[in-house]
Amino acid sequence: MRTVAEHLEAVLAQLTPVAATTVPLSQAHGLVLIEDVSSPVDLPRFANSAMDGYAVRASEIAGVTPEEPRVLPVLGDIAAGDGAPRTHRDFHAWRILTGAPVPEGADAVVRVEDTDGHPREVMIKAAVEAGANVRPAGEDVRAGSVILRAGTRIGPAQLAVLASAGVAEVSATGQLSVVVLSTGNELVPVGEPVGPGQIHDSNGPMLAALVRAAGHFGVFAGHLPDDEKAIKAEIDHHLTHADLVVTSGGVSKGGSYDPVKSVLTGVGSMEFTEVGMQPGKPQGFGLLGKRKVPVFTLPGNPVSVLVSFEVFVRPALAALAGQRYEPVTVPAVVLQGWDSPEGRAQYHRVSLSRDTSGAYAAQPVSGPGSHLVGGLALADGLAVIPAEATQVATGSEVRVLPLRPLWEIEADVVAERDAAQAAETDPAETDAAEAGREDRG
Ligand SMILES: Nc1nc2c(c(=O)[nH]1)N[C@H]1C(S)=C(S)[C@@H](COP(=O)(O)OP(=O)(O)OC[C@H]3O[C@@H](n4cnc5c(N)ncnc54)[C@H](O)[C@@H]3O)O[C@H]1N2
Ligand code: MOO
Repeated sequence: MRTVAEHLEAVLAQLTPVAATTVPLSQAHGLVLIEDVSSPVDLPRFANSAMDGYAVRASEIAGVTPEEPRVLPVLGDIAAGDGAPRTHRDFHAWRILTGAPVPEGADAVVRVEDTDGHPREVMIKAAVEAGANVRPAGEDVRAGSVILRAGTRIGPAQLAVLASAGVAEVSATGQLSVVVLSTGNELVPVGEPVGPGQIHDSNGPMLAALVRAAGHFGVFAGHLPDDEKAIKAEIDHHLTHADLVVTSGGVSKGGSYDPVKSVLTGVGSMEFTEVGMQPGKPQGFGLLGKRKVPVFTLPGNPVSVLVSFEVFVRPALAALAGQRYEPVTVPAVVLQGWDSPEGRAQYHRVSLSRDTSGAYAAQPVSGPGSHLVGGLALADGLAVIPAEATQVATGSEVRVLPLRPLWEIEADVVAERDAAQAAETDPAETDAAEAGREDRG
């Protein structure tokens, strides 16, 4: 049996970033840069005013105070966007607006609040240092310097610097196109009636959503019966266009009842293996077809699917997009301990709250069964328990991999704490607080 780290390494060793495309900035949000981007220009592009006021030479108003002001003739107005060449004249001032170019020879701007605001002959009431309220050219970015490194995801701030530098298109990996397939004779799409022994397919919608939430293009291509030929044909079809294929079900020890494993064994670099983790033990991965498309065959149990996604598929998506992935976990104190299987890393569903010291506290929300999708939906995160542990003691500290954005977890934690405090000061609130807790299970 492989460890989680060994299996992840085996997967990542086979992955190379998908080919880059050149995209206009308007379509670049969310994509990942494939090469460093340098700025062709200084930022700011030119020395400009940080304030509405008067452009002056600082030495010409040295020692000026409200009691001993100095009056300077005003040469005119310079507004933002005004590109006409302007020059300072000794013992004069230009009225200047925020963002407007500072005239040649002026070295400071006096804020309008430190003057009488006169448009023709301004009374200056405060001295300033040379450079005051001037944003120098190249202060932020020097022409020719790298503004964004390869591997950076283009978010709002990255779009802002690219646009500021006038970079109109970038070379980036597109959103990855990920095809999700469910397998199993028992599956019926949600919305259709289930017969005896049948269940609704939940892995398909969940996996497609996990892919989309990771910033990619997840298509749920439907579910397949336990039929080797049909499964092979469907996977082959998607190898012509997908960047990644993820199946669920049919990979354990059921022989012909586990057709994904039987039909893909020995194909491409496909390898079926057991990984020391709970849930998620049976795993398959390999590159298939002429395009060497990576294919994950995840176990069918819904919790195993989600855990396998977090532990293997998410890092693989990052690698395909040219990024490295490191999971972020938060520390939490265990409110009620549980057992962990010997020799397998455990990913245990927990809800998070705050203990009296303000640290996160973790409470198991269901047993370890990998079919318990109700408990999964209530979990804030997965407590990650190392393979060597056989017990998680009450009061010990665990690391929790959040399953929801931390700010949403935080909002619930704070709302619960507020309700509990309100109940302490006003017993009439107790019912409301109890009801809130019941809502969250
Ligand atoms: N004799 C053994 N049996 C099993 C072992 C084992 O080591 N020896 N491992 C168990 C573990 S652990 C897991 S995990 C599962 C994995 O099985 P498969 O990948 O073959 O998955 P299936 O048998 O097809 O399904 C398992 C379970 O999940 C339900 N399922 C499947 N697909 C979906 C879907 N799209 N939506 C909702 N639920 C789904 C399916 O009905 C089964 O209940 O094997 C154990 N067995
Ligand atoms: O590995 Mo299975 O995923 O434990 O339920």
